[in-house]
Amino acid sequence: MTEKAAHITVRDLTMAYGNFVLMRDLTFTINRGDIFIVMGGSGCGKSTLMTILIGLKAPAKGKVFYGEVDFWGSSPQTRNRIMRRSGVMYQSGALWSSMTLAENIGLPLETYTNLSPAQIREVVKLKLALVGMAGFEEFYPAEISGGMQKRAGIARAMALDPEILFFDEPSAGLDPVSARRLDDLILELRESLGTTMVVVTHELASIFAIGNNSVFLDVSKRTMTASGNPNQLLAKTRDPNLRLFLTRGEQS
Ligand SMILES: Nc1ncnc2c1ncn2[C@@H]1O[C@H](COP(=O)(O)OP(=O)(O)OP(=O)(O)O)[C@@H](O)[C@H]1O
Repeated sequence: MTEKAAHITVRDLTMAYGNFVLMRDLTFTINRGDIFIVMGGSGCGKSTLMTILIGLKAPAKGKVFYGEVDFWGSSPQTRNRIMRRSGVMYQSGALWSSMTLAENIGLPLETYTNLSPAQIREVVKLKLALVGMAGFEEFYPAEISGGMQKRAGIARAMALDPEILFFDEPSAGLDPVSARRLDDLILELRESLGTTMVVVTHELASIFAIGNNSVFLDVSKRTMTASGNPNQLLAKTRDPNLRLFLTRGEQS
């Protein structure tokens, strides 16, 4: 049997803003190919954890490893190199409103590769097709629906063929059907490309539909109290706070 390979290992991590400690003693592993959910109530520090994992904020204490590499113990150049292999999709899709979808998706390719304009056009076409939006190259973000903007945001996050994709509340603001389609897309991309996905969300339907691994940040305890497959956690946990979160308070 093959062991799962660790993609990101978080060890004894403390996150703080100045003297305000948000969470301490976070230790968990995100394996290659996981759809890993960062779970927890409002204000527990999910987005902050993401900023630490993507290199925007240093931990107060502890380590983050990408494979064997001590991420925050490395030079800024090494961190940049690692981040070049990552894509981030923010809540709004974060597309530039004055640019067409082709220009939005082409931007990281223009910035970070030596591809010719014709090659960039080809990659853009492929990425839009990948998210089910073939033919939408010349549309502006305001001309497409919220769900399509999110898909285009994913296409842009995937422009440089990342090994890992981070999502901050991907289904925020979407109707349930569009949110479900987005979940299906995340699953499809993981299946077809093997990309590791790290998803910050408190959408229960998404958590159970797509997550195979997770961490639960308990705001009242200022630390993680569980990690693992969300469906298994729901079946087994006796922790009242986690149970409350996973059942939206509907079961004791
Ligand atoms: N730049 C900052 N400086 C100081 N405190 C901050 C900063 N950013 C966030 N915080 C505080 O840290 C706490 C955690 O914020 P964070 O956004 O990480 O939580 P979250 O779990 O993602 O919340 P939500 O689910 O509501 O988006 C909050 O109390 C917030 O006010």
